[in-house]
Amino acid sequence: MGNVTELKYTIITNKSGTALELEGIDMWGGIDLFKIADISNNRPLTSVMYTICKKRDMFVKFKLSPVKFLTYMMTLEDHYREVPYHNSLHAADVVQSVHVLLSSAALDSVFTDLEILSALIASAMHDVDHPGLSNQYHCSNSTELAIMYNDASVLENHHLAVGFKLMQQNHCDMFEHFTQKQWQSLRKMSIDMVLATDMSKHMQLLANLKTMVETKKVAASGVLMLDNYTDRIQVLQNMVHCADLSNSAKPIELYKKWVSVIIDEYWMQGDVERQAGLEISPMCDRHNTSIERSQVMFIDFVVHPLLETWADLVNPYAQEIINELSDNREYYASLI
Ligand SMILES: COc1ccccc1COc1cc(C2=NN(C3CCCCCC3)C(=O)C2(C)C)ccc1OC
Repeated sequence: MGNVTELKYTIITNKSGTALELEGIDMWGGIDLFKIADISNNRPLTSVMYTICKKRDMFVKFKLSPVKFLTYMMTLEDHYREVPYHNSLHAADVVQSVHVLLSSAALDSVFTDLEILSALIASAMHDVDHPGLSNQYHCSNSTELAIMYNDASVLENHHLAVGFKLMQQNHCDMFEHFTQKQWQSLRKMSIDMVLATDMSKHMQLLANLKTMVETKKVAASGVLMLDNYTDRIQVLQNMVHCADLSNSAKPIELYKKWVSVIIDEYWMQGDVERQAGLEISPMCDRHNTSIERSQVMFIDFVVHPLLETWADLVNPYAQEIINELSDNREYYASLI
């Protein structure tokens, strides 16, 4: 693990204070996380999170010690495992995607700085220590984690426990200046957002979002009006969920890289299940999965319904995302 000063130098490589590769960080699909990993000594999550929090002036707004922030982020990043998909590259991608979704004009000045920081922290920790085996695997085999969390959002509870436990480590208490109220609020919102990344909650989350679109109140300026915690957290939960499922709405060359690594991870899980004589999970059998078909089905039944509803909520500020998704769907459909 490199030291903090070395990392800060790695990130800040020109007068504007942003590494050239991170110049597109404010744009959807604007950065290539795989390249960021290469230039940051495999610190994509720390690099992206530092750059975004710096841009959003979080260090000044919340009196965050940059050294403690970087120490926590590097410790958190070290606790992501080297699995093909659910590693710190994916976490960095979700952080950056949330950063762009938060910047939608329809959400201008809607969320407080604490809500924004909570969404970024939740995104950074949302898959930490993911073992590369799904909730279904853990529950079907009553693993230690499944027993620990009673088969309920097993991985998501674990990610949160690890993410917050690490904040108690030496020199990682970056929220030392928070009031008790600020800390409790950030913790509750982060917990609510990470628990909502459990795919078993997808249909309920989407239903809530659809209801919100049908009943949404918009100010004369065009920004969304969210006047209670339930509505505010639902939008934040769906934002992180959209970012978590956004691979297929990114530029095709990036998307193809994400497909390659998710397939590696799921097929590895299928190999583990086959080896153990267990029933192989859906889409995890390398001898019986069409990559192209799995992508088209996932887009048609999961990703498009969600992103289309999100686009309705922030209309017209997510049309580019929908267009990219449709183009990518046609790419894989043409290969079937
Ligand atoms: C069911 O789709 C697939 C199966 C196996 C290989 C690929 C796919 C489609 O492509 C992706 C899928 C996911 C995910 N799928 N799921 C689960 C999987 C279990 C079944 C039903 C619930 C959804 C996830 O939790 C995540 C978000 C990690 C993430 C990126 C993908 O592509 C870049």
